[in-house]
Amino acid sequence: MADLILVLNAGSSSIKFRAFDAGPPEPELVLHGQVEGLSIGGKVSAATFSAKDAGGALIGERRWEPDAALGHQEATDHIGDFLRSHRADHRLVAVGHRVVHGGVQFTGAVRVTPTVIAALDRLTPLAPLHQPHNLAPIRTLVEARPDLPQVACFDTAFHRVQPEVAQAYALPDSITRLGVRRYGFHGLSYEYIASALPAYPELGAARAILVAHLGNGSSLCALENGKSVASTMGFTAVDGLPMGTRCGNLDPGVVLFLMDHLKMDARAIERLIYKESGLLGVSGISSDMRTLLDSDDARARFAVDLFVYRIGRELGSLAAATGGADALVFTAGIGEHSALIRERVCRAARWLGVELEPAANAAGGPRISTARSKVSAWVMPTNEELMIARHTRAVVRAAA
Ligand SMILES: Nc1ncnc2c1ncn2[C@@H]1O[C@H](COP(=O)(O)OP(=O)(O)O)[C@@H](O)[C@H]1O
Ligand SMILES: CC(=O)OP(=O)(O)O
Ligand SMILES: [Mg+2]
Repeated sequence: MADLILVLNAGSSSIKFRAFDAGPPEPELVLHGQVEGLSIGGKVSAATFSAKDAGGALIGERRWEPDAALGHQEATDHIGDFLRSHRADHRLVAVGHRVVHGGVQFTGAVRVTPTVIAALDRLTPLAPLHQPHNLAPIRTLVEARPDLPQVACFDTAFHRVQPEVAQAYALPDSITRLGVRRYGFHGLSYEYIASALPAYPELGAARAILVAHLGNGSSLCALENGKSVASTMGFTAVDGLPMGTRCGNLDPGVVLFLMDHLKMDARAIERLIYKESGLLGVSGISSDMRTLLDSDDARARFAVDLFVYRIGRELGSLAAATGGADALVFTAGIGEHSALIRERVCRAARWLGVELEPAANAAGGPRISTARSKVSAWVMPTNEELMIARHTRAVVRAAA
């Protein structure tokens, strides 16, 4: 009977799950799946569930009608039902969770306790699209299986080694000491990419690598010798690039304007900047990049133009932080699957020395730049779940 680690990764528009055999030196995939297209508010797309075994054979599938507006709780329940009927002869030994915000307190993965849950709950206002969905299954499992070790793995932890200047806002120290600083997110994804770099011998000599995690949530991270030195997200995951429904960078003066002139309160502004902006807000059509790329509507085109333009500008900012770059890596839903967005971003980064190889890009990489490109460009599938499984196993073993 194999020892199984279950990993839950609740993103803003999806819940991904993977089960790993904890025995081998590297946790080994047993089955995986996801529910995609979850309702974030605004217009909804059809939610879908699929699950596959380690060999890629389909072992579960379901599609909901768009007006079902499937939420995170129903999606988790569906995954739970599916896993109960596919447990086979495995013994569940731990559950690892992606938790988006770890604040100043959590600089590495931790075993979940009631005190940890309470501390993470206090960070909910700093990650309203994620933290409640990360904590809900933790609470459910504490009730149902109090004996089962659960481990929280943080999106913020990987960035905590950034230089102090990269983490600070130019605010009075009394405010900074409250924890108002730049945390950066998607850290489990960047940590996984950093761990995968040795598999690409051509990147052996690379010092500075810019990684573009482009999904429903999008951010960029500058890696120097495999460590995070700068990122586009800040105190919260609403900062930086425009995303599916989040606005990204916004002059704080806009918030004052909304309060003074439109009499919007904190909750109304929260809804606007987290759920009604970004690709959805600008296009008025969808938060889903596939839908926008398929559309002939000028507003859809403009939303995509703005997305690419902002990525181009932020790449410049990160390249300045690292004094130039050796490579550019694309990952996550859009980064891994949209050759067109990669092409447009590479064009915006031509000044940096990126020269795209169109055929390699159309084929999905891994290398998508020409042999003579000064800065090489790559597609690398992220694997936040494997990173979580590694952390979960290490925490459980350390406690044994
Ligand atoms: N073939 C594709 N072309 C363009 N965009 C894609 C493609 N496949 C997935 N995407 C986009 O990826 C995004 C979801 O990314 P993902 O990383 O899975 O999200 P999450 O942030 O919820 O984890 C959506 O905007 C979706 O449209
Ligand atoms: C932090 C974040 O934006 O996560 P996701 O991309 O999964 O929404
Ligand atoms: Mg994600």
